[in-house]
Amino acid sequence: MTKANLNWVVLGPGAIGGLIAGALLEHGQSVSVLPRKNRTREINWQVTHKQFKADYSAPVITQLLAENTVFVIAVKAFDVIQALQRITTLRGFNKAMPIIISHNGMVELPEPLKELNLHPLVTTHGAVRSRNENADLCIEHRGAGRSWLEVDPAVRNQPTDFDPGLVLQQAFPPLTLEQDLSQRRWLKFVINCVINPLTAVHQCANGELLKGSWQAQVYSLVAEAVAVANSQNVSLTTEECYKEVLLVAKETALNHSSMLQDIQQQRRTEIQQLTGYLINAGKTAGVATPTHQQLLNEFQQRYSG
Ligand SMILES: NC(=O)C1=CN([C@@H]2O[C@H](COP(=O)(O)OP(=O)(O)OC[C@H]3O[C@@H](n4cnc5c(N)ncnc54)[C@H](OP(=O)(O)O)[C@@H]3O)[C@@H](O)[C@H]2O)C=CC1
Ligand SMILES: CC(C)(CO)C(=O)C(=O)O
Repeated sequence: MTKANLNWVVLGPGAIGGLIAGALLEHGQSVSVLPRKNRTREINWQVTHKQFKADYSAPVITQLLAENTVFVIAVKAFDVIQALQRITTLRGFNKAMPIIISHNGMVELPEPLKELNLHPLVTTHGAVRSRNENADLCIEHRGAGRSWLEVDPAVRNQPTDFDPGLVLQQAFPPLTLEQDLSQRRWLKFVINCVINPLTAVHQCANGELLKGSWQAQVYSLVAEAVAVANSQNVSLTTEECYKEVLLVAKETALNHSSMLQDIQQQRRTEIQQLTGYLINAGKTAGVATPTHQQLLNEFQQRYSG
């Protein structure tokens, strides 16, 4: 079997999904897409990164899924359950098919969906989507980040050339394969609970948060979020998370966070799956989160919800 024998189906695709789908095509993979509405036979999209510009096209999946299908789902947290339910209804779907899933925020999955072959992907890439007359989707890759993918232990111990994790690692670097991503997911959650609502409320690019005037609030948000993580037996420290927040803000300095993009384009935001989830988890565990509550209040005053 060669690398091209994997059949990738990218659900969406949006900013992150389109970036990954383009990278897989560059790597010679077979890619189909599953948009929310199947209005056309194919989707055309464009990715720009600094001077680099590439046009891509992939068919919309309509036929029976091939046995060696690998899904990539990169949707907003509030769309995750519906997206997973949708792929389970596709003709030829079986529960062993790997599903690489990337989203910010925390989502409680119903029991049947937990049985799927899910591989969480955490990414700090920054991408903005729009559309123009030449392409259904234009993705500006504003921040080249890093990614981590949860894989089965066998893949790490006995890698093979046609393993989806390894193919993605080559196609979409830098990507680290890990056996248990729970700590990494919490770290990313902390980062998003700080960068996303702050940049949304203050309508600024991520890099603005590097300025000295923000540091007291940023540090306080990190410390409270880490206290909640610790209450869930996730061992993170405030110092390491604070450093990571600043590193991600630097790496994606020109990017508008996905939450700010949602505000700008009048779309639903992930505030409830981020700050809302954190405050509730804190309440349940008896951990106070006043700085996040204050930020949520500002967010709600400004955007009424
Ligand atoms: N953009 C960024 O820089 C980053 C984003 N993230 C996170 O990654 C996740 C994805 O973000 P992003 O790529 O920006 O989001 P986008 O909104 O750009 O992309 C999501 C796409 O999935 C589509 N979609 C949603 N539900 C379905 C469904 N059931 N069937 C088919 N298509 C569906 C959406 O359609 P529609 O347009 O109709 O809603 C949209 O096209 C989010 O959790 C985000 O917070 C993480 C790191 C950086
Ligand atoms: C990494 C970061 C902060 C990039 O903007 C992101 O995850 C987001 O915008 O949702």
